[in-house]
This record gives sequence, structure tokens and C-alpha cells, in this order.
Amino acid sequence: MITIENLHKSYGRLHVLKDVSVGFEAGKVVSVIGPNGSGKTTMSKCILGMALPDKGDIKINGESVLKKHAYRSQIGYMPQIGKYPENMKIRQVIDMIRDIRKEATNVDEELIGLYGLKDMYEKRMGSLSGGTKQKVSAALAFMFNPQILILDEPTAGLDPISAEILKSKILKEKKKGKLILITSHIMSEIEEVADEVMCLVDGQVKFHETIAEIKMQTNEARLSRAIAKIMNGED
Ligand SMILES: Nc1ncnc2c1ncn2[C@@H]1O[C@H](COP(=O)(O)OP(=O)(O)OP(=O)(O)O)[C@@H](O)[C@H]1O
Repeated sequence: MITIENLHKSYGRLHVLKDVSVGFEAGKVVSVIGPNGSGKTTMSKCILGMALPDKGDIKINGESVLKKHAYRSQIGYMPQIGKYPENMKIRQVIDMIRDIRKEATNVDEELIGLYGLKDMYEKRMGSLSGGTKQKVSAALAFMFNPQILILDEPTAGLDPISAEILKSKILKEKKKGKLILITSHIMSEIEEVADEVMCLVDGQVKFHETIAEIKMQTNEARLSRAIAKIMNGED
């Protein structure tokens, strides 16, 4: 569904992505892991067209997306920290996005309901707690039934019940054949929702395997230990 070919991205003299080639299939949850600053968000931004690669290509269903825009409606994005106009009410933000996407026929309001956002519709974005802002971001990411979801540390800041709601939603949408890329540092969570793990280290793909393969290769039952073994070069 997404093919990344020999991708390079630098910010000034900082070479962040160094020849990244990887493929992601529909109907899978892929966890993108790696140390802070290894290039996870930069890769997501390249897929989203928010950062322009210096070299290489990104294809969605076989077609290059570089310098194109229309494909973006197929992707739902939940940023690490959502930035919203402080003065706008939750209702206004949701109405504004709906208006931008008025051609969309299949609107999914499930998370708005499960998170009780309608009861907070008149609150201004600037007055919301970090977790509530995350709930708005999650609701918006899933709202237009995108075929691809890119979620950047989606449960960071969510209380345990709200995190469970999001994990169930991720698994539900995966069953519909969507591709979901999740950046996360929480191994237990990755183990619960992901099929595959792709690890970036210093802008290069260290490994991209299914969770079952990772555990088998390292002879470890726990994903956190298996990944620690690979990272320490013990496998
Ligand atoms: N707009 C930018 N301008 C300059 N440097 C940037 C920019 N965005 C990211 N970087 C740098 O690129 C490197 C990779 O950043 P990126 O956000 O992709 O890492 P990450 O793997 O997502 O990290 P984290 O786990 O901390 O979220 C970092 O050194 C970061 O400082």
C-alpha cells in the first residue's frame, strides 16, 4: 500500500533519513520505533507531504505521491502534539474540518461519541487539558474513514480508559483493511496492537519484521526483551 524507496531527507547539514526503503501493506498495524531523533516523525511527515524528501520516492498503491496533494485525503494523521487555534471551540474546529472535507460521504463520529466530546463542544481549545486535545486529534484522524492512518505517539497523555478506547478503534479499523502506522515507545502497547515493528536507528532501517519473527529470532517471549536484544546486538 505504501512503498518508500531510497528516501533521503536532510534539515540543513543534518542528514535525518539515510536511504530508507520499506513497504507497508494494507490491513496491518505497523509500529515505527527507534531512539529519540532517529527520524520517525520525519518519515511520517514525508509520507504526509509535510516534509519534502531530497531524494527517493514514496508510492501509495503504486503511484508516486511526491509533489501531489489529492492523496492526502486518504490519510488520517494524529500528530504528537496537535496545534489548534486557541480561541476556537471544539465544535468550531470539528465544523471547520468537516467544511474543508465536505465532499466526504462516510463520516465516522465514533470517537467523538466514545470520548464524550459533544459535552465539551463549547470549550475553547486553549483551555483544554493535553489529554482532551489528544482526544480531539484522535477523533479528527479517524473522522473521514481514511485508508491509511499515521498516529504519532497516540496514547501519550491519554488516561488508561481513553487509551483502551483508542487501541480498540485501531484494531477495528485494521480489520476493515486499513494500514495504520503508529509511532510509540511503549512496548506493551505495541505488542497489543501491532503486527509488525519497523525500527529506525540514526535514519536507517535497523529491522522491519513481524512481532512473531522478532520473538522467534531472539528466542524471547516478551517483545521488550526481544527488541533490547536486537538493539544490543545480542541476536
Ligand atoms: N523542521 C526541522 N528542522 C530542523 N531539524 C529538524 C526538523 N524536524 C526534525 N529535525 C531534526 O531531525 C532529527 C529527527 O527528528 P524526528 O522528529 O524525525 O525524530 P523522532 O524519531 O520522531 O524523535 P522522537 O522519538 O523524539 O519523537 C532530530 O535531530 C530533529 O532535531
